This record gives sequence, structure tokens and C-alpha cells, in this order.
Amino acid sequence: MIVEDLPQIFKEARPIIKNLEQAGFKAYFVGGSVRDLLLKRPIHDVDIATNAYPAEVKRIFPVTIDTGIQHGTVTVKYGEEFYEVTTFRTESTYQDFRRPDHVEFVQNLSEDLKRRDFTINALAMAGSGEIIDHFGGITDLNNKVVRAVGEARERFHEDALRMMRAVRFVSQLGFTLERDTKKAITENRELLHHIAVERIREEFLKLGLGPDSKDGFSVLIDSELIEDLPLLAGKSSLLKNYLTLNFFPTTEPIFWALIIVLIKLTNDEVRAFMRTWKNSNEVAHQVQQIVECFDIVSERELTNRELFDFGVTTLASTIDLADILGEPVNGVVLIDRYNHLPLKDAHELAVDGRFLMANLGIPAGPRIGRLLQLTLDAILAGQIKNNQKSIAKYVKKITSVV
Ligand SMILES: Nc1ccn([C@@H]2O[C@H](COP(=O)(O)OP(=O)(O)OP(=O)(O)O)[C@@H](O)[C@H]2O)c(=O)n1
Repeated sequence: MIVEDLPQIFKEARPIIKNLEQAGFKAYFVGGSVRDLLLKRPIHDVDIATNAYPAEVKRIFPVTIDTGIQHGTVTVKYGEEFYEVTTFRTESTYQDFRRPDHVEFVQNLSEDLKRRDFTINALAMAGSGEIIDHFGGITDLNNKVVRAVGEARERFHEDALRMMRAVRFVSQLGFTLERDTKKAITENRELLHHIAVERIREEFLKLGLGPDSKDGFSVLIDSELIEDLPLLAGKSSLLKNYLTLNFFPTTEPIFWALIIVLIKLTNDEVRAFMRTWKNSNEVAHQVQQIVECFDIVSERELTNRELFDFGVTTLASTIDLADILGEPVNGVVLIDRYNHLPLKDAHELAVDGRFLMANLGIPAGPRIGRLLQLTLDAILAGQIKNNQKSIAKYVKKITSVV
């Protein structure tokens, strides 16, 4: 099979292949870019595999960066673009947990392809556009199947993250998981414990945000791989509720908040959960806010002060989460109430600490902060207006008790 009209991204990368060939080497496009080309999906970057060693690649191209030389990868700058050029290699380079730094280079493309994870990812393409398919990858693409190359058990022992990748592709591409590949996941799922949580998290997130995340979750539960995800062991009966949803998360914080609500964590447990999953403090904070806000809106109306404190981003995410979970929350009303708040940021307060000290004779100290907070409360509750005159009157009144 030859692809006649290659997208621009491949055309621009062709000179890399040509230069390697002119120097007497073989070189091919490999991996996800070839898969995505045949699926007519957007292509973000193209990777190249070659029998040239990194030192040889560096001799051919004037501008290179040693991004992963111990794994055989050199980044080549060509024009304004950067390309990863990797020497044909075998499994142990895919972060084999038994031999993390072991690299084995091989001489030909077939050897390289047969140690890749799935048939759909074991396709290569020559500079001419000719597709090289040794493992039935094109048939599997057409049938929408994720199937390990050769023995699935071996592929998962080489890199256990591949089990998560398999399920991620189900969600991302809308494919089904081939039976033996799924069986090998169930039989080898404990291997996932050798994998860094950050890598698992990336795959879990891609799974959760994929267009077919319901199918992804279904396979995750069916294959029992879910039992080996951090803090999700024993939660599969709760997570089965994911399969009854009609809408799905579209952002990272909403995805985590949904998982947390489904597994019924208390507010106190959220922080530890997010930390175990090695999320950034920023994402962890956003998720905590959404979960807290969701807890409140499921019980009662938010106060104006709560609307103010949560802010519009958390409110919008909470409304999405409520929608996903079928919780009756009137998002339009909530956002309208937010939009009509007398102020949306503490900086909009008509007075500051200096004003209270200079005009009302209140000494510096923590009391100033308390008075400002009470003032904010009163404005948000509609008791007073946000101007210096009504605030001064109000503060004078409450100084006797605060
Ligand atoms: N654990 C892994 C990771 C990657 N690969 C191989 O390396 C290629 C590139 O990997 P990567 O860029 O991580 O993923 P893609 O398959 O390109 O998918 P995406 O870009 O959507 O993450 C894959 O296609 C596959 O051939 C593999 O065999 N085993």
C-alpha cells in the first residue's frame, strides 16, 4: 500500500529520510504518526527510525540535540521543526522495569517493529509513502482492533504501561480490545505496580478524556486492570456507575472530580488521593474546590459569599459535573447569580486596610483583616453598598463587637 498524497507534516520531514538514505542508511516514519495518517486523525509529530547510530545521525545533520542518546534517540532540527530520530532498537528500551537502562540496537526495521506494543503502532512508512505492515496493522485499523504484536504477555512484560495504553486507545480511537490481549492484561495486571504513577496518570487521563471513555472504563473494569490503579482497588462496583452516564468530562479537573465523587471520597480524603496520583498542586486545588462546591450544590443553594469564593471557573466546572451526574442544578441561574454579585474580586472593595486605619482610627493588626472580611460578607449579602460611605458606617457599627 502506498499513500500518494502525504500531509504537509510528512512532506516537510521527508528530507530527513532522504539525507539518511543518501548517507547509505535506511530510515522510515514509525509509530503513532503512521497510525494517525491512516486513520485520518490529526498528526502532531512524526518520529523516524533508522539503522544509523546516534553518532552517525549527528554527523549527517548540522543541528541536533542529544535528547535520549542512551536510548538511541537524537533530535534533529530541520527547517523550523524538530524530529526524533531513533536507532532501530528492541523492547528493553521501552522503560523495561527490570532493565531500565538497557538498550539493544538491532539492524533492521522488522526487529524494531516486532517489539512495539500494538499492531496499529507497529506500522512504518518509507519516504516514498509505502506502508510497511508486518503484523496485520492495517487490517486491525480497518476492524478497529487493539491487538498486541505477537505474544501480548511478552509485550506487557517489556513495559507494563502498555496495558494502560491499550485501554487508552480503546477510549481515544473507539477501538475494541482483542480477546487475547485483554486476557493477558487480566493475567499480568499486577505488573502495573512497577510503573511510575505519573506515566499511569497520563494514560488514565487520556482514557478519561477520550471520545469513547465509557468503553475505555468498561474494559478497565472488565479486564480488572482497575484493581491495580492507585487507590482504585476495590472500587470497581462504584466505578461501574461511570457506565451509566450520558455525558463525560471534557477537562482534567472535572475528570478527577468525577472519579472522586463516584468513589465517594470525603473532602478530607481528596487531597491524599490527588497527591497519590502525583497531580500538580494547581490541579489538586481545582479538583478540591469543584468537589466541595458540588457537595454544597447537591444539598442546598450556594450563598453569595460561596459564589464569590468559588469563582466562575469552579462554578462552571461544578455545573458540568452536576450535568454529568444528573444532579438537578440550574447552571443558568447559578451563573446569573454570580454575574449579578456586587463584586467578584476582593480588590474591587471600595476600601482597604489603610482606609480603615486613616479614616476610622483602627490600629494596624489582624483586626483590620477581620473587619474587611465582614465588610465583604455584608456587601455580598446585600446588606450594604460597596462605597466608602456605607462601608465606614457599617464598620463603625461593628467595631464595638469585633
Ligand atoms: N510503551 C510503549 C510506548 C511506545 N511504543 C511505540 O512507540 C511509538 C510512539 O510512542 P508514543 O509517542 O508514546 O505514543 P503514540 O503511539 O505515538 O501515541 P500518542 O502520540 O497518541 O501518545 C508507539 O506508536 C509504539 O510503536 C511502544 O511500543 N511501547
